[in-house]
Amino acid sequence: MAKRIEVSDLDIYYGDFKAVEGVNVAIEPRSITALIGPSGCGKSTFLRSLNRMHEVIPGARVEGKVVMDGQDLYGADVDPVNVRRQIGMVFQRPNPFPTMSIYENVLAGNRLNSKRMKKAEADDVVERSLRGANLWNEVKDRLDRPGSGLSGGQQQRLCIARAIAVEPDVLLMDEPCSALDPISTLAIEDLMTELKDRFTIVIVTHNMQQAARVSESTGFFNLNGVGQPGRLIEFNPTEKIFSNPDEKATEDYISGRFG
Ligand SMILES: Nc1ncnc2c1ncn2[C@@H]1O[C@H](COP(=O)(O)OP(=O)(O)OP(=O)(O)O)[C@@H](O)[C@H]1O
Repeated sequence: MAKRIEVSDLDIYYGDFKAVEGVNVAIEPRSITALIGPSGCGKSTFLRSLNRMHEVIPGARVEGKVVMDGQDLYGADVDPVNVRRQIGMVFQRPNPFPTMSIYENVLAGNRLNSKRMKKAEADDVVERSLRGANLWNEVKDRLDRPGSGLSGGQQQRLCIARAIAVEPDVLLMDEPCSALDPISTLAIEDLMTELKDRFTIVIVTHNMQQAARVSESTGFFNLNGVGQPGRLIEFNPTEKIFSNPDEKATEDYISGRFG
């Protein structure tokens, strides 16, 4: 079930380095939120802080709050593994487990999370997730073949199938199309539009047309200079960001004057 995420006064650190400062934002369920901005402004760092992936880097930490439907994700009693189950992630480069079959790739998250599944139940999860990722028809006759035998776009859809197989509430996507050709990119964009009925989706993208095509809301991150923390400069409906942004820096960025 899609959930709402509220971020308050979030600062994100790598050791002593403050990479992101003072983010306040509400991310709405059943919609796609795009994060744009120049390289190094903290988009990926912010994205990873939403499901506590940030913490896997030694010395990395956050200050402030991330609350999902009333649950403080950084609360003392919260297990980060459980947060990552609720908030799935798809990365820039498709990363299926190369020697694992397509079938087992889809189930990899479920196998980590839970007790044994009956064969019929596992079959059902695999089919449902591959259908959800618009990949079923292309792979249904070769589920026992390695995931690495698929094209880049198919591999990325396999990774999306793996992410949705555990039924998360939120899907984070970090430049999911940057390694893909335009046809595969459109397939993933169509898929995102279908998935937003069931999940809250947050996507980092360098492709402004993509942000404009798929998202309802867009956040523009920027930084004042090297070594300075990134900040969320503007967060608004996507249409407004691309037609009449509140901030001059947003306008300069989207019109290609910098970044
Ligand atoms: N593992 C890390 N350890 C230390 N600093 C890091 C680490 N990852 C990122 N940073 C720093 O944090 C800042 C934000 O990086 P981040 O990757 O979040 O930016 P980004 O906006 O996603 O960039 P890009 O668009 O190039 O992917 C940068 O100064 C970067 O060098």
